[in-house]
Order: sequence, then C-alpha cells, then structure tokens
Amino acid sequence: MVTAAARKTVQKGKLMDFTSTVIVPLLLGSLGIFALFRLLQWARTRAYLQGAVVVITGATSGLGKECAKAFHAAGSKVVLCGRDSEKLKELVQELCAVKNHRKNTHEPHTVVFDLSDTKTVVNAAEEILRALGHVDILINNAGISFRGTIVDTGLDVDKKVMETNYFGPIAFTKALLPSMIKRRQGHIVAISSVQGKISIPFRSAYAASKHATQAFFDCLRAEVEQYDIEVTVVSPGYIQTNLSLNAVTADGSRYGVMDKTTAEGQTAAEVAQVVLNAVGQKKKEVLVAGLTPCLAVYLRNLCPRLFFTLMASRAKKERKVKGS
Ligand SMILES: NC(=O)C1=CN([C@@H]2O[C@H](COP(=O)(O)OP(=O)(O)OC[C@H]3O[C@@H](n4cnc5c(N)ncnc54)[C@H](OP(=O)(O)O)[C@@H]3O)[C@@H](O)[C@H]2O)C=CC1
Ligand SMILES: CCCCCCCCCCCCCCCC(=O)OCC(=O)COP(=O)(O)O
Repeated sequence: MVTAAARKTVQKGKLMDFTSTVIVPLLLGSLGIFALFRLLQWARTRAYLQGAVVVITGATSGLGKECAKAFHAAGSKVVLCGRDSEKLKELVQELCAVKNHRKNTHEPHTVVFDLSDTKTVVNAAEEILRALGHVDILINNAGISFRGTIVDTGLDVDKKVMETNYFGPIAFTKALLPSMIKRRQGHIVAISSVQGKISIPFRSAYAASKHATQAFFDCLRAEVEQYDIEVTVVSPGYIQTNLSLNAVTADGSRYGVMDKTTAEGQTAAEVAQVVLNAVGQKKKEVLVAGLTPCLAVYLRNLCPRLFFTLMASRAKKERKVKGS
C-alpha cells in the first residue's frame, strides 16, 4: 500500500523533474534568444551609425548637445548646427577631448545658422552637402517653447515659434531631401513632443508647431518610403533642459523660469540614448514619457470629452495660481 507521504514524495519528484527538464531549459533558452536578439540589435545599430554623416540642429544645448555626444561616441561624423559659434566650438573641443579614449570617432563639423531665417537654412544645407557630399541622418532637434494666453499673444509670437519649430526644420529637410532621394538612402528624425499629440493650455503656439511637425513628418514617411528613406518622429515628455527658461511669452519676452516639471524630467542624456536606439532600430515613432503623459495621449484619442474637461480644469487652476 502506497502511503500519502510516499505519493507526495513521488509528485514532488515529478515536479522537480519537470522543472529541470522543461521549465529551466525553456527559461534559459528564452534568455539566450533575448540576449542574442539584443546583441544583433546592438551590432546593427553600431554598423548603421559608424561613419554615418549625422546632422544635428540645436546642438548647443540640452537634448541636441547630448545627441551630439551619443552619436559622436557611436562613431558618426556629426555636423553640429547652432546659432552660437562659440558654443559650437566649445562642444567640438569637449567631443575631441573624449576622442583620445575612443577609436573610430571623427572630428565634428559645425554650421552656424538661425532656423527662423529660411534663406540661411537653405545655404546651410548646401554648405553641408558641399563639405561632406551627403547626409545619412538628419536630426531636426532645435526648438523653442511658449507660455501665454491666446488672447494676449501677438501673431508675431505665434509666427516666431512656427518659424523655429516648423518652417525652419521643414525648409532644412526639403533642402537635404533631393540628395537623399538621389542616393536612395537617408534617415530623417523629427524631435516633436508629447504636445505634438495633445494640447495643454497656455502652450498654444508650441503645441500647434509640434502637431504640425507630427503631421508633416508622417506625410513625409509615407512619401519617401519608395526611396528607402526612413522617418522617425520622437515625442518626449519633460526633459531637464533650458527649454522652459528660453520659452517665449505672449509679448515675445523670455519666460526665464525653470518649470518644476522640466527640472524633474528625464535627463537629456537618457533621451539622447533613446533617440540613438530609435534611429539604429529604424523606428517610425517613439513616445518617451512617463505614465501620466502617455495616459493623456490615449485619453485624448479614446475619450476626448473627458480629456477636454481635464484640460479646462487645468487652465482654471493655473489661472487661479497666477491670479489672472
Ligand atoms: N525639454 C523638454 O521638456 C522637451 C523638449 N522637447 C524638444 O526637444 C528639442 C530640444 O529642446 P531642449 O534641448 O529641451 O531645449 P534647449 O533650450 O536646451 O535647446 C534648444 C536648442 O534649439 C536651439 N534653437 C532655438 N532657436 C533656434 C533658432 N532660431 N535657430 C537655431 N537653433 C535654435 C537652441 O540654440 P541656442 O543655444 O542658440 O539657444 C538650442 O540649441 C526641442 O525641439 C523641444 O521642443 C520635447 C519635449 C520635451
Ligand atoms: C486615465 C487617467 C488619465 C490621466 C490623464 C491626465 C491628464 C493630465 C494631463 C497631463 C499633461 C501632460 C503633459 C505633458 C506635456 C509634455 O510632456 O510636454 C513635453 C514638452 O514639450 C514640454 O514643453 P513645455 O514647454 O510645456 O515645458
């Protein structure tokens, strides 16, 4: 007669057998496949970026500066664009100082121009093509933000934000696109924002420019697929940069406040790494934000009425705080 204790021992033994013959090999196998997949992804990204000509706008600070460091370290030939030649020179020195420790890095190029002046944008694109022959990856990163009520904001301010965040980047993209089409090769990145997908009060010009960016680059992606040109739209949430400090206000003056949300955002280096991986993996779009902004994006699409109510109450609260 088999006792209950003996039956239990047999069952335990079978379970251990099953664990060691099925579950453990399955787990190890999955882990191995995952590690191999990540290794292949890493190797593909490295091969894609090594020696690639990568043009980055707004390289003088924040996310653009960190992208410059990340792509330079990955072995790309970075072309740093900005308005301030001194800041660009300092960045080149910083990158070249790191170069001594790393193989396969290239001396960065710099191009000085203002994105809000379309003529200089086209000249800059020509200058880059003359100097380097082609562009593999264009990262449209530069931008400014805005704080103000719609009723108080002059149209010149709306235009300034649109010129910098929308018309400048699209003019630059259009100027470089024919050479990419000719080579049937290229990758265009637009740094948009969560506010390219949802609009929050007192950011009208900024949210409008980012919605326009999203729309333009979505159209572009579809139109250039036949030439094997990639388009990646990156939509970050708050990043610890000078964006809010440099934001323009209703009368065109500088906002000059480091918002708490910005100060508590992700680091620019973290987001730059996400941009680099998204490029390497040829992602079509990436939302790089915390849970609340991501939920807000879904809410806007799935339950717009609730989203609009939340935004109206946010506007009311913000007005009360400012006493206006
Ligand atoms: N910080 C955040 O919370 C978020 C930022 N983003 C986006 O990230 C991008 C980078 O911004 P971020 O790094 O945060 O902000 P920063 O203010 O730190 O950097 C903005 C960059 O854009 C450049 N720039 C501004 N205006 C012009 C112009 N007219 N012509 C040429 N360059 C110009 C600035 O140059 P200069 O040094 O000369 O001023 C600077 O290099 C922007 O597109 C922004 O909308 C998206 C989501 C969140
Ligand atoms: C089911 C629960 C849903 C919860 C939804 C709550 C909705 C709350 C709104 C949250 C708004 C988040 C806004 C995020 C905006 C953002 O990340 O923008 C990034 C920027 O571009 C920052 O620029 P700014 O100049 O505005 O600092």
